[in-house]
Amino acid sequence: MLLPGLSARHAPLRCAEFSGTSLEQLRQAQAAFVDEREWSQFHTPRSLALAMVGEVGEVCELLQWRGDAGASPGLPGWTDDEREALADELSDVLSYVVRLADVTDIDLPEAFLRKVEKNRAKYP
Ligand SMILES: Nc1ccn([C@H]2C[C@H](O)[C@@H](COP(=O)(O)OP(=O)(O)OP(=O)(O)O)O2)c(=O)n1
Repeated sequence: MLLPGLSARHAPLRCAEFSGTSLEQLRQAQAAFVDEREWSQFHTPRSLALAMVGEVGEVCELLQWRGDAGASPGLPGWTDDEREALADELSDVLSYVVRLADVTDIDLPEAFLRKVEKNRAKYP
């Protein structure tokens, strides 16, 4: 399910900052996608964690062997298709992170900000 106002080709390939879409909107979109297919029976925490790691591997696959020069910040020299492929895989990782938080009743945005504060205390 696409969020209102978004078409499949609408997502910007480049951005100075993220759009204002919230993690709650992503949680709802992913939950609707899963419910429509009756897939929640498969979405156990363990299976979601394994799926998440698989998608992390797909992100790494797009970056491996390029060397730092072939994948420097901003990804200069990458084609739109290559950028889209990376965006797809990062989105798959995020979808499983969000879903894992959902099925384990973790308020992810709240937890994230709390963790940033812990990081600040640990690395003053
Ligand atoms: N049981 C499943 C299977 C898929 N998805 C969703 C979450 C991800 O966003 C996306 C992952 O789909 P694929 O497993 O088809 O992975 P890819 O899109 O990476 O395809 P491929 O591995 O063929 O490149 O679909 C899901 O929620 N639950």
